[in-house]
Amino acid sequence: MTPPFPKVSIVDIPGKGQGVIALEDIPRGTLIVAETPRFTFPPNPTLMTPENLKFFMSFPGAVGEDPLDGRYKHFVPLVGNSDYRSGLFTTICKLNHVCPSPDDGPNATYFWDERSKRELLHALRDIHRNQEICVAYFQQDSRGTQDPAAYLRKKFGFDCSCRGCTRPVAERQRSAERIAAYTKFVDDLPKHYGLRNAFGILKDIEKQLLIICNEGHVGEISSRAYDAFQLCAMHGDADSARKWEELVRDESKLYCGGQSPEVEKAVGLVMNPSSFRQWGVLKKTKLFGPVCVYMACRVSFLSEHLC
Ligand SMILES: C[S@@+](CC[C@H](N)C(=O)[O-])C[C@H]1O[C@@H](n2cnc3c(N)ncnc32)[C@H](O)[C@@H]1O
Repeated sequence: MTPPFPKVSIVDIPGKGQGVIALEDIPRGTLIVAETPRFTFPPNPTLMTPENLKFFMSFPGAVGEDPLDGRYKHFVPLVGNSDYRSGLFTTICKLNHVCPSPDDGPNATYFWDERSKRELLHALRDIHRNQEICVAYFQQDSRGTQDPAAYLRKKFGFDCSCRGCTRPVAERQRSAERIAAYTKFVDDLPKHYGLRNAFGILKDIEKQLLIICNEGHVGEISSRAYDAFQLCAMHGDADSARKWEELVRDESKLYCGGQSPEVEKAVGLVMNPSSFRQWGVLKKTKLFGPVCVYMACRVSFLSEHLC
């Protein structure tokens, strides 16, 4: 049975039109909304009611754009659905965008669940009562190669007013340097296995994870947790490997759903970490499971303690 959904409301948000706020505290991991599309593309005539057309027209259209064509950009792709390419949802399409940054970042994420034929929205962080619920409209990875403001202007036709985009240049530069250092760490990581002290590598993975989460990139947790799992598995530490893989499993559920191949693989490795193909190839060592990483999703403004 589905637990009751937390209460949310669609309200006016200064400078962004409408948006969605939480009417109660919502813990990280909560399923906030599960919605069927109100309107689909290609259009389904049975859904073309006057009420739905009015809802469609409630979305902002850019000056000089065709009033209908311009509004199709607010549709969400229904990845994995063979009947329709995209849909317009009552609550989910009213969510505004936020770029990852130390002051802010998406506190929720959604995906199409083909089994239930619903779009599911999960909390990525603890969300407080009256806080706006925001998502990232595109997957901006930690490599930071894209200029998010320019991309949003071109693809979605609006000037992003999120806290990350409106920071002074020096602050944005500092973030770019941290992200570059993190990216280098990740790229070099496999070279360290077997050469450096495993305990030190694991500590560095946690430290880098905290830094990147503090830059708003909480989507990095599952990849780094998987790195940590591999390290523990290579050193034959089943307990620690299992704890890291539990984190991979739980994070993947938020982004891809409980029935996804990613989650199924993680469930298998949690049950039997020694099924990992490189199990025990390095010297047997007792390592540790995630210690501080849970803080990363909950606590903001960690950077001064870390750098
Ligand atoms: C999917 S709709 C979200 C709901 C919309 N705010 C409304 O009033 O219906 C996307 C539109 O919201 C506005 N928006 C979303 N995120 C924004 C942001 N970070 N800064 C400024 N405007 C934003 C833009 O007009 C964008 O085209």
